[in-house]
Amino acid sequence: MPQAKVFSFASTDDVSHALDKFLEDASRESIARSGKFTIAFSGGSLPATASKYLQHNTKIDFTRWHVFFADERCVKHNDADSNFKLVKDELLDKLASDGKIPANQVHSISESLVNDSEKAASDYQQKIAQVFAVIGDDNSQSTVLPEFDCILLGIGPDGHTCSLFPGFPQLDEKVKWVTHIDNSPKPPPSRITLTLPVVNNARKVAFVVTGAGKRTTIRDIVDKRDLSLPAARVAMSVDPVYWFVDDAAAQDLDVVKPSEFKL
Ligand SMILES: O=C(O)[C@H](O)[C@@H](O)[C@H](O)[C@H](O)COP(=O)(O)O
Repeated sequence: MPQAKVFSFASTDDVSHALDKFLEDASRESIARSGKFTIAFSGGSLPATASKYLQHNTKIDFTRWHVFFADERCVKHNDADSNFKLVKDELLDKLASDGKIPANQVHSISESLVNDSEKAASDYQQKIAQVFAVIGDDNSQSTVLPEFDCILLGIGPDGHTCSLFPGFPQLDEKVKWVTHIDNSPKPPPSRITLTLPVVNNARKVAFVVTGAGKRTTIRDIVDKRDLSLPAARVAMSVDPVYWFVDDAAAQDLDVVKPSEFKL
């Protein structure tokens, strides 16, 4: 199983620049192959870091993009805690008008279900199934896992990713594509999240991590492969897991230097 491929850069700005190139290439390849690009965003600092150059990219056909959320808080879309709001503010609303992603290709949590995280999770799973066209003839859900073209992940200091936290049962979910949590150690407490089988079935996964606060966590994930940490359980069957990090976060790692940056 291919290992991690870590690209470390002097600044967050350089991380954003490299990620823009990575997503441009991934988008072009997916659109050529399938006519669309399916991408899932995490919340936290990731959308701002991912968007800085991406929002100005004129080589990407964003009208072919389908945007999902690797995890989402069970709050209304205009709530400050909403990852949908975060990605909308940081990226979607900043795209040039002729490159806007059609609203029906941005797949957010159903607002009517934010008070029932379990229903919100199964509803979101149906939304994913509709786009990945894995609904069976009898409208049953196929067991074929959706294959996202790209999933962008962050990590918490505790090694969580999406809303999969160390020692929590959601980490061991093997059947559901989307599950729920109501006691998240990271507020707010109620969330939905992609499960590991879906994350690990993606064509590409990229962690985006900056800041010295994550240096020991990244070392424990990438070098020590401490499987008690959810992010360490993200592993691809074909591509390596990509890490786009700044030097502050990667100072304890043996990393690929920018001069060698190529995909
Ligand atoms: O909705 C969320 O809270 C995120 O998806 C979460 O998994 C995030 O990616 C990490 O907590 C890192 O957050 P920072 O990048 O802000 O440290």
